[in-house]
Amino acid sequence: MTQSASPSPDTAVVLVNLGTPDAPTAEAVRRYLGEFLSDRRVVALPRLFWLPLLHGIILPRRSPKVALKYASVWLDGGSPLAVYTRRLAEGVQREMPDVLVVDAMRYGNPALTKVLEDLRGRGIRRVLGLPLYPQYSTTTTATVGDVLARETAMQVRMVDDYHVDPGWVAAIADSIREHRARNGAGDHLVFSFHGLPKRVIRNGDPYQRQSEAGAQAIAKALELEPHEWTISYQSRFGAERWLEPATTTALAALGERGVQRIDVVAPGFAADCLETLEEISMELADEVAGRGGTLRYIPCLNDSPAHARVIAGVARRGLDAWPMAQA
Ligand SMILES: C=CC1=C(C)c2cc3[nH]c(cc4nc(cc5[nH]c(cc1n2)c(C)c5CCC(=O)O)C(CCC(=O)O)=C4C)c(C)c3C=C
Ligand SMILES: [Fe+2]
Ligand SMILES: [Fe+2]
Repeated sequence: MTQSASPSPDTAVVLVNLGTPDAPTAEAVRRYLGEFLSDRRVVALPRLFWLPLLHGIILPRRSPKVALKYASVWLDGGSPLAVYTRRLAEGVQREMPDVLVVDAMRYGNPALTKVLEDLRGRGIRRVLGLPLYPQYSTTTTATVGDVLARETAMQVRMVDDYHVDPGWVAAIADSIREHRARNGAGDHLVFSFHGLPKRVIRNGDPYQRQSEAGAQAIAKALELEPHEWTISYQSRFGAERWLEPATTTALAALGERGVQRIDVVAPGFAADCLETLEEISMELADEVAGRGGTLRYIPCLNDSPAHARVIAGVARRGLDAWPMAQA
C-alpha cells in the first residue's frame, strides 16, 4: 500500500497486478505459485486431478528452479513486479490528489482482499479497480473481478482494459523511440505478449484480438512497415497448445532470415517482472546471441512519469463514467 492522499477522500483507485513471491526462495515461490495456479480461471483442469498434481509434483519440482530465476532479477526493494507496481501507484497518487491510490496483488502480497479490508476501515465508500493488464483476459482481469464482486460494504467498479487507449499507445511508442534514439534502430521489432492456451481464445477471450490491435496501433504510431515488426506469445506453461507463434520460434525464424539486431518490447506487461527481465532479457537474448544476433529488450513503462499519467487518465475516465451518488 502507498501513502494516503488529501483530507480523507471517499474514493479509492486500486491498481491490481498479478502477484509475485515475497522472497526469491523455493518456499515463497511455492506459496505464491500454489495460490496462483489453484485459481480455476488460470488452470481449468478438474480439481481432483490438478490439485494433487500441482502440490505433489509441479510445485516441489518447479519452485526451487523458479526461485533461482527470481534471485537473478531481485531488486533491493523486492520482486521487480512488486517494486514497480508500488512506485507506479505512488506516481498515480501524485497525479490524482483527490482520491486515494493504492496497489494490490491478486495473488501474494499486498493481497487484494486485505487491501479492500483496509480501505473499508479507512471509511472509503467507492473503489475503482484498475487491473494493470492493458488487454482483457478471463485468466487475469476477470480474476480481479471475482474478488471485487465479493465486496458488499463499498461500491465497486472495474476498468476492463485499455488496449488501444491513445495515451497508452503513445507512451509505448515513445519508449520505443527513446530506445532507438539511444541504441540505434534494430532491424526488426518483436511485440512479445504473454501467451494463453488456444482453448481460452476459442472460448471467447478477447485477449489475442486486443493484443493484435494494440501492436498494430503502436506500429502505426511508429510508421513501421508490416515487414518491420512481428507479434508473438511467450511464457508457455503446461501441455495444452498455446497461442502462436511462440516468441522463441519467431526469434529463430528471424535468425534464419539473417535478421541480426532484434528489438523486443512487451506491451502486455505494465511492469517488468520475471517474464521480461529473465525470460526475454536473459533466456531469449542468450538464444539469439547463440545464433550470432543481438536481442535488445525495451523495458516496460514501469514507474515512469509517463506511465503514471497514462494510468491516471484511464482511472479518471473510469471515475467520470461513474457519477457520485448524492449523499
Ligand atoms: C496456465 C498458466 C498461466 C496462464 C494462463 C497465464 C496467463 C497470464 N499471465 C500473465 C502475466 C504474468 N505471468 C507471470 C508469471 C507466470 N505465469 C504463469 C502461468 C500462467 N500465466 C506462471 C507459472 C508464472 C510464474 C513463473 C513460472 O513459474 O514460470 C508474471 C510474472 C510474475 C512475477 O512475479 O514476476 C506475469 C506478470 C498474463 C498477462 C497472462 C494472460 C494474459
Ligand atoms: Fe503468466
Ligand atoms: Fe516464464
